[in-house]
Amino acid sequence: MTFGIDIQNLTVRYPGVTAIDDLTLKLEGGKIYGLLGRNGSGKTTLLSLIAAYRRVAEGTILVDGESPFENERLTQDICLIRESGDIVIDGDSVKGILRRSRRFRPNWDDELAQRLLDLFQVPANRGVAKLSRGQKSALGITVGLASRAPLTMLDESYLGMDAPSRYAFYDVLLEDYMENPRTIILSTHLIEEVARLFEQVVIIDGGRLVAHDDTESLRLRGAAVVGPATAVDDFTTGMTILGEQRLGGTKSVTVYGDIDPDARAVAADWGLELSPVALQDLFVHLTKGNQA
Ligand SMILES: Nc1ncnc2c1ncn2[C@@H]1O[C@H](COP(=O)(O)OP(=O)(O)OP(=O)(O)O)[C@@H](O)[C@H]1O
Repeated sequence: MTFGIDIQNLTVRYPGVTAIDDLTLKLEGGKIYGLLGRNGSGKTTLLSLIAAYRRVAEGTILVDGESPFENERLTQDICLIRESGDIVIDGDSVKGILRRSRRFRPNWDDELAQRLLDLFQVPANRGVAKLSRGQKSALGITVGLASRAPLTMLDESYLGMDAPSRYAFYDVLLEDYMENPRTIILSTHLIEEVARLFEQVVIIDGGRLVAHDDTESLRLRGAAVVGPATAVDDFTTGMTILGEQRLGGTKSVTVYGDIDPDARAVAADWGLELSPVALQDLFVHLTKGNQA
């Protein structure tokens, strides 16, 4: 079971700031989405509303065709993990959290939960207050994955984890998603590290939608042009340049914009190599207009 999401004209205002600004976005079920945005762009606000933590005031959010707010059928199947503190009640132990999750989550998988705790070396008998920051994050991830919720959202929830643990998490997530397809939204600032997981990417900035596309199509919106410096300079004249690097007589210039087949043929003629742009470079370009 997977849930699609249909958001229409969503606006969220806090005193002095519009956190989400007339956002319309449709996400098909059964995909892994990357939700990208700069600090304060509205990611957490958006995910909290989808998870029905609060009522929508302007616009609509439908999950699996229904409003999730105070909707018991949906809320048990929507899992949002923010900071690991989210799932913690004072005095909880790791075991207590797992017990509560098992009771509340219809698709809970004990075996996966135990496997993840072992993998991340989270001591099951310890009080949560005594866990390290990384272990708390790993516990959040464990609950997020073992819930097997048809809509699973992880909001920067793996930030405290070290690199080997994060990479182990990415592998388990992918493997478990293949076996148990569901809708997964990952919000992250570690773009390049997680990009291989994303089937589609949603970029928001200042509460507005900037891009929503397949990851590969998005990366093809630009190109890295590599070759002899003078040929690269000639080829990229007049293009929007995102960055450049030079090593001896060879130059690499990252450009934004469609490169049509004729231009690609010219590049090949001139001995230039074209490759897709790093997602992070595109993200920086697409969101820099809102720079403070
Ligand atoms: N409870 C609140 N009261 C007032 N303003 C808020 C509140 N929560 C969020 N905001 C503001 O709304 C905007 C969006 O915040 P949000 O936390 O959704 O951004 P974010 O994209 O998750 O940021 P980050 O990447 O830094 O976690 C910010 O300007 C923030 O200061």
